[in-house]
Amino acid sequence: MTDRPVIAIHQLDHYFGSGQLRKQVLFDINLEIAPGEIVIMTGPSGSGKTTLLTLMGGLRSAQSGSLKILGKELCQASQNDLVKVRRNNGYIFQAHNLHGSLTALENVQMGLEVHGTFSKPDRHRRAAQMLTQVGLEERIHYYPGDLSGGQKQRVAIARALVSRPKIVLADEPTAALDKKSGRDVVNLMHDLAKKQGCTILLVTHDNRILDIADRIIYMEDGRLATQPEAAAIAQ
Ligand SMILES: Nc1ncnc2c1ncn2[C@@H]1O[C@H](COP(=O)(O)OP(=O)(O)OP(=O)(O)O)[C@@H](O)[C@H]1O
Repeated sequence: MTDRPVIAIHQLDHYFGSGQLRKQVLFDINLEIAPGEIVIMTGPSGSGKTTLLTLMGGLRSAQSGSLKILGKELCQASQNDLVKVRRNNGYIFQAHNLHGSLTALENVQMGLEVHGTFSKPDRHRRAAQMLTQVGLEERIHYYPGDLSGGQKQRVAIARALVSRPKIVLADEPTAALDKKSGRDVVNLMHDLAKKQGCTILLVTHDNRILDIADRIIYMEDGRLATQPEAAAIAQ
């Protein structure tokens, strides 16, 4: 493994809208994240956290500055390149993004289908193994509607990690969970990520989970605070 950052952002600005309605929401973002690092991004509502996360995930186009994911420049990248980046990352959002008409096993298999490189039996085996790792071996054939919030989020974690992505982006993964389920879910993410050597960037308002981070960064009014300021805020 090299120490080259998996995420390298320099002088990134971002705007929404055009003409008179054009509004800058990110200002001069500079951030490097090393392989295997777990970084939590926190900050007030509307400060730009989700915008930055979606830019890193290739879910929207970066406009100005430099944003490199695994060495690939996403600023001004083609739609094709953005699609490739999306496939290579794992995503965990609030609990409700599972397909309700698919079982837990089928939902997790979808995390492999986009890659197109695994045979059907292989997808089945890997998805079942991953669900076992998140403690759901008894419930692989359950539909999301028959699972608790914490169990659904564990399915989402299994789906994000089953393809062993180098980067996992998580937006408020504990928002819909009670204290114990939220803690279980982040511990699980932490342990699996460390085992797989993957990098996690997690956006949260949940102060109870800050301790799983190797580093905490703080966003306010579209700007990232430096590390000492962020550490003071988190205490
Ligand atoms: N698609 C969009 N079009 C126009 N403005 C947007 C869009 N998405 C977000 N914004 C604006 O950009 C700013 C940053 O929003 P963003 O969702 O990134 O903040 P956030 O820190 O993630 O907030 P929260 O913690 O509430 O999710 C806000 O002022 C928001 O209103």
